[in-house]
Amino acid sequence: MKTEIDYSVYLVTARGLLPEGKDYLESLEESLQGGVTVVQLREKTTDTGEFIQVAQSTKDICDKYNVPLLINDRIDVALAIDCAGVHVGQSDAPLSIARKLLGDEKVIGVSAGNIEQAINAQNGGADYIGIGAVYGTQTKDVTNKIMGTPGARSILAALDPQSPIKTVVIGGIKSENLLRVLNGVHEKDTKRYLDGVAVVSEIVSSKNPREAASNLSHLIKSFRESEKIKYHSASYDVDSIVQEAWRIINAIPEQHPLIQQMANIVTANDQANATLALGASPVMAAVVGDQKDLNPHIGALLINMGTVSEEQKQAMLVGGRYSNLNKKPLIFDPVALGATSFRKQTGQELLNHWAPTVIKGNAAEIGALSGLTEVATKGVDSVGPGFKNPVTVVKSLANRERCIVVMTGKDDYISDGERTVKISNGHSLLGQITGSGCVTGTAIATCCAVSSMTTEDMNEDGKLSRGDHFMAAIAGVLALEIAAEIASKRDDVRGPNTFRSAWIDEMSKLNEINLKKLSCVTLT
Ligand SMILES: Cc1ncc(COP(=O)(O)OP(=O)(O)O)c(N)n1
Ligand SMILES: Cc1ncsc1CCOP(=O)(O)O
Repeated sequence: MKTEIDYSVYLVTARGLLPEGKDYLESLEESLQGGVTVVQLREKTTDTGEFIQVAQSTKDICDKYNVPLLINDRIDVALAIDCAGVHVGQSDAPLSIARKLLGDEKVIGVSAGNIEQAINAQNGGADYIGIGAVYGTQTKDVTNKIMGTPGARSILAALDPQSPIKTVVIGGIKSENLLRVLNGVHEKDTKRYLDGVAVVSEIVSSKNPREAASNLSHLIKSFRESEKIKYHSASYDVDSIVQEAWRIINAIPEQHPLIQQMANIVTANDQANATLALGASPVMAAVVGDQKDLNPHIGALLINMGTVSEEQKQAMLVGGRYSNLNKKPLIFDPVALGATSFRKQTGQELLNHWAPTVIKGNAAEIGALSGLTEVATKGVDSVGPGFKNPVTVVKSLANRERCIVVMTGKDDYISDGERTVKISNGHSLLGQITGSGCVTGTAIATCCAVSSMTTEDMNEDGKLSRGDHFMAAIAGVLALEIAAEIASKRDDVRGPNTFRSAWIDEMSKLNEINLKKLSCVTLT
């Protein structure tokens, strides 16, 4: 019978990477105690005789813990010790030959660096594919083959949902980026989920392989748990949504979160003042050196690409990574993403490095991120009436990026991939001042911070950040648009500039009665 394999925590060995003084078999046994679920023996320069000896002693320990062993590349060694199977790469024995030699009862894994290789492995009867390299690694020279989580996700999406083939990712995976990997790679549309992650150095190079394996195992289990309960505790009707939005807005002054903003030079001042008006505290820190020290203290980070420079991009990469690491909500405003190829590349690079909690943009920006050309961009503005089917657009981007998507416009659409609402608040004067969209990003970041700080959701381990950020995004949009409606009616507002000041004033005076009376939310 073919061995059933749990691929969750897949250890690929490397005797050359053991810390000084650490014995190979001792390290292996500790990692099995920590929760490794499958082992691959990978020996690149060992002679056949020694290889068989090491394989046999590796198998003896794996058997003790009932964990299957696979052999990298060497079908003869796998046959010699009668282990569970092999892993072959693209330049090793072809899958058809490996199958002929090993028979149907052995497990065969194949490396896949692109969609074609993955589909060939699937159609050729591989049991699993090792997708990578996801990130850069010191363990092997993979410089030409780094695909990021979007590359791995596109491979998952291309597989036949009915195929029994299993999938793991490999390359640069550590406990500190594991949630980002799981979030970034899972392909909800195709109902195909990663079966596990394969690591070398995270476990092998650790002085405490038991703990390293146990950290990975714990994170994978809690991610899967949080997936199951994702949708959702809060009641889902318009009254409950507005009530929750008010709870979040009302809690801002009490929580007084620090909102870090990598803003643009045009609207930074309004963004900082809006943060204060809402009851939070702004910090506009956009250099690399600030990120590590600042990140543990912030409530949320807003990254706005409005006037992005090479230098600011580096800070965005680093700040976003720390936010994922420290589970801080990360709000991404891809300003004018479709306007130039530099911006498109920058946006893609940022999304390859970290996972946003919320993406907020106008129709042209959301369209450019989604690879759609239906709505054109003119500088930072969206041209025309928007998408024919905006709900589908926001929903599919939310599913693809596994985050909340806010598409602003005359009507705003907010989706978490399952739930989508339309908000029809705001005022035409918002279109006559610069930066109203950027300030909306500020309000969303502020509300996400509060949602994170006040959530009762205890299952935090498997999430990139705690809290219901769908509700927080709705709260942020409602706060700003209702403040704008109230401001527009004031006697002292005589045009865009007086409106701008009145708008910020009204953000500081929002109350429950107005929010409930004026909010115009529709479930779609
Ligand atoms: C699980 C898993 N995935 C991919 C690889 C890479 O295998 P390969 O392409 O054969 O490269 P080498 O390991 O031989 O350098 C793997 N080993 N395991
Ligand atoms: C064998 C292999 N194949 C692609 S990346 C890689 C090495 C992964 O090592 P690490 O987990 O230390 O980054």
